[in-house]
Amino acid sequence: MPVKVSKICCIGAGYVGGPTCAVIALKCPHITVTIVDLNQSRVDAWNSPDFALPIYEPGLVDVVRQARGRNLFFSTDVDKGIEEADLIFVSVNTPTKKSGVGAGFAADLNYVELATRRIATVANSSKIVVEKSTVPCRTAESMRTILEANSKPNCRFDILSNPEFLAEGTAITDLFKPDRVLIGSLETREGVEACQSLAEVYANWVPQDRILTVGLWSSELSKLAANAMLAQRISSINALSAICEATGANIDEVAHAIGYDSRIGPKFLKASVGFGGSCFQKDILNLVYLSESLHLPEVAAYWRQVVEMNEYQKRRFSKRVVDTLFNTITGKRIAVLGFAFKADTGDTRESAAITLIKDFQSERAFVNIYDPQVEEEQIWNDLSEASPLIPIESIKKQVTICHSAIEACKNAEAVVIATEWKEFLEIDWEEVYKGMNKPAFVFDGRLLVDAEKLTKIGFKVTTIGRPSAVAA
Ligand SMILES: NC(=O)C1=CN([C@@H]2O[C@H](COP(=O)(O)OP(=O)(O)OC[C@H]3O[C@@H](n4cnc5c(N)ncnc54)[C@H](O)[C@@H]3O)[C@@H](O)[C@H]2O)C=CC1
Ligand SMILES: O=C(O)[C@H]1O[C@H](OP(=O)(O)OP(=O)(O)OC[C@H]2O[C@@H](n3ccc(=O)[nH]c3=O)[C@H](O)[C@@H]2O)[C@H](O)[C@@H](O)[C@@H]1O
Repeated sequence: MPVKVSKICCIGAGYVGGPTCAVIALKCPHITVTIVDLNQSRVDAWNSPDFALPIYEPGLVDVVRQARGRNLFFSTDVDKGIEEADLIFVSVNTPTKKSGVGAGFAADLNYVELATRRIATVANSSKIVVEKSTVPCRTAESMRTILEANSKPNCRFDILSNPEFLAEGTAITDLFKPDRVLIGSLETREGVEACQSLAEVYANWVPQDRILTVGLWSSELSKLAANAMLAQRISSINALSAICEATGANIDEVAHAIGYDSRIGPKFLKASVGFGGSCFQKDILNLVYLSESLHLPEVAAYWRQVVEMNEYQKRRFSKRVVDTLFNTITGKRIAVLGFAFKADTGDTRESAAITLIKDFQSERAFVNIYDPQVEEEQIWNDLSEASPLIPIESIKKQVTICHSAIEACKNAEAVVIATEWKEFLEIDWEEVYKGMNKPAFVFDGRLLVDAEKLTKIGFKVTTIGRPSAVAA
């Protein structure tokens, strides 16, 4: 008989564990959900009386407000969380390895392994262990080996894969109405029963036909594949944007035209300054590593190109700024609007803005940065991590963090739109124009602003996927 889940523990209170399990708690008031993390300050923020949560996500505060203290709890007591639960999500970080075998490509599974070992050590009763983190194919097998080698008598562990497909900025709506929930299990009787237990949890709000059950390895690989194919679409449209700039075609019109084909579809065809975020690059590199390990060099090269195109897009954009500003930005002030990797999040991991600013710094420009959500400290951390050889004091001489877009643009030579925040549409551009040095340039890396309107004001506008203002 499948276990009826009444207590869930989630290890990892990050961008995935926090929202995912908060929504489970909201939708399943009969289940007690405890989200545990080793990071005290993160847990404190989840528990903060004024709901100053550690991550910014539209709608999240409402969910936490309704469930916290009722059947949703945040704690640093990892062991207690594990002991009490009948189902445990492992939702820890799986960054790209920085050293050792596979450095720069393979996923660092150390956090997954440590969490798994903790479960094995602490558990005194049987558990369903669910891989929520994105992991390489067959990680569940390693988890099972660790758990079985360390389990106590009468303790059995069933491992499931249940990758998460939410996107930051829309996490809550994605979780409320997922395109699909994917659950992978072994095809043994116990595996299938564990799968039914988890499916029953989701069935509290997700229609049955959206809960897909597949084999463990298919589930793990599907997550990497979905991210790789999404990123591939962006690299494809970005590659086309370079052709548009050289020919006079307009990438928005091209995307619109090809997206009308129902086999292609209109989503994820927005040309940009390059994709960012903690996962696309990491997961593709992971797929590259997997392909190489399986002696499939052509497959590895195919996926690697998606990341290389993304790097090319960022470099190409920086170069276009320099070229347009009469081949030098030394000593010039550039306002960068947006620092997050996309709108509606405060997350900056792998944000294209970091690469652009680093490029501008190396050209010895002054940079003003404004982002409505990213904390000042985060920006300094990211910039200093991006240029480890430059002391932070030197970076601070070149970079200023501003508190509004208008302030950032004051006395600047050029404005670079790096994140598609809606508020940048509502800026008083006439006012911005007045405050800037002339000629005043705008570089729209997000196809956000109305180029015609800005041109009428007097700006020289350069947009991704359109020929340059100077050349036009
Ligand atoms: N960020 C996103 O939008 C998505 C991420 N994913 C995947 O989900 C996983 C988690 O990602 P994020 O939530 O973004 O990471 P994160 O870095 O925001 O959160 C991970 C948390 O796990 C905690 N942790 C690590 N080891 C621990 C341990 N042994 N015991 C207790 N806590 C521990 C860390 O302190 C951290 O707070 C990754 O594998 C990622 O690829 C999947 C879908 C979407
Ligand atoms: O595994 C993950 O972490 C998640 O990765 C992505 O979600 P996320 O990175 O949060 O955000 P996206 O909306 O996918 O955007 C990623 C990057 O691509 C860029 N993008 C997106 C769409 C587009 O048309 N053009 C474009 O440049 C965004 O600006 C952003 O920098 C996937 O969309 C999620 O399904 C997945 O769960």
